[in-house]
Amino acid sequence: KRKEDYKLRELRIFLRDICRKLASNRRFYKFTKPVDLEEVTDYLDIIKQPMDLETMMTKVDMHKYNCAKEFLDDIDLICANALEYNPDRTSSDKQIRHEACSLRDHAHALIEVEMDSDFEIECQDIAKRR
Ligand SMILES: COC(=O)N1C[C@@H]2C[C@@H]3O[C@]2(Cc2nccnc23)C1
Repeated sequence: KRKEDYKLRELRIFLRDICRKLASNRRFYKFTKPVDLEEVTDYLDIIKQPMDLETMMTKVDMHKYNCAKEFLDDIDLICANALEYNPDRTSSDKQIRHEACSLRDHAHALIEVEMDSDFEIECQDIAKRR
């Protein structure tokens, strides 16, 4: 085990906790599981890269994230997808857009507060090398 492997294990433990907190917030319920493609039959015609919090938790376990920025890129993808698929002036579209923006801002704020900035810089250097 190299020194940087211990750093990445610490990152995984941190990201699982962030993911758990987001997924347990009832405001973000719509983003906890993949959109049901049998119910929403045109989803993949519009959204080319679906993402959700359960998939992100699996990606943590699969060592897919080498720094918090890569994790936040997937959070931003969840948000962008919701804004793109739900663009209308209807109250339901407005509500899911508001929830998506809230998820994005909450995730960034949570990581900002809980993450040591030097640790993220070290992780981003590891990410560049891989
Ligand atoms: C992240 O979630 C979403 O972007 N959506 C869009 C879909 C449209 C609407 O709400 C969603 C699920 C759904 N299922 C059945 C019928 N209509 C809907 C959730």
